[in-house]
Amino acid sequence: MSSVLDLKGVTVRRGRKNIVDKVDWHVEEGERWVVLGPNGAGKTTLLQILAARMHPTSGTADVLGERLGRTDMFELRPRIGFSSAALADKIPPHEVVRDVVLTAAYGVTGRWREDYEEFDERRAADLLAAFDVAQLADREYGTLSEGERKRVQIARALMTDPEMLLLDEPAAGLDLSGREELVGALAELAGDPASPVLILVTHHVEEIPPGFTHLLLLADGRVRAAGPIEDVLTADNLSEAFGLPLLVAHGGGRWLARAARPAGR
Ligand SMILES: Nc1ncnc2c1ncn2[C@@H]1O[C@H](COP(=O)(O)OP(=O)(O)OP(=O)(O)O)[C@@H](O)[C@H]1O
Repeated sequence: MSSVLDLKGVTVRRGRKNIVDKVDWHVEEGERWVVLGPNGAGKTTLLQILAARMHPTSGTADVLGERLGRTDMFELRPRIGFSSAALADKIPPHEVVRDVVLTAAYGVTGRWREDYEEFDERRAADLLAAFDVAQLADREYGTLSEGERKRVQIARALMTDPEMLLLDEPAAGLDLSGREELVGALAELAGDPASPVLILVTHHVEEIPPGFTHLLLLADGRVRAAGPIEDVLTADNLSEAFGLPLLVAHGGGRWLARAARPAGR
């Protein structure tokens, strides 16, 4: 197995604060990671480094075998699928859903040429089907529900057949059925050996899909624990990271967390 990510002492300094602080992290092919931590832990900043959109202030980051700072970021980016709220905001609301996915093959939003390869057309259709949104292919993106949009965004992120897929809070803003549909789609993706390495950022253990294998727990820019999910996702680790006593339960491939004592007691 070859290394997909190798971070050593990765630090991002903003002002007088290390918002990512000496992060060591190693990811191998085939692994499915969750990055979990409270608000402001540094998750989104860390993901910007993995997505080859930011350099560390210090430390070394090898992404897909390329050392950031010594490689052309523009050549590296197409090998990385990335879905985030900030990228989703750039999708034109009048874009037809099929084109939202298809245009990712050319690294653009907004259809700008008429002659797409048949191969690309087929891949876009397959991805829409895989995320159960094939029936929406002719609709304008802006008319979709939030849950449908999230699934289209992930299909778009997979369009270039990336070696690594980064998902920044994909379930944020979804209602219960939207969340559960998304968790189901991500569980299928996690279970498919042909899928790229998956890295999913979340605040909520309830959003971790079955099939995710590893967890990096981040708080205040620092790694509190990292490794196989069953070893790391303990009440002690979670309580320390979130700064309150928590109970953790696990069943049916899913996780639950709640305060050990009701509020106010
Ligand atoms: N450019 C910047 N300058 C100064 N501080 C920054 C900058 N970018 C982020 N921060 C701060 O760094 C910390 C980590 O931010 P980041 O968005 O990475 O955290 P997060 O774990 O993704 O948070 P959330 O879960 O709330 O989205 C926050 O306190 C944020 O205010």
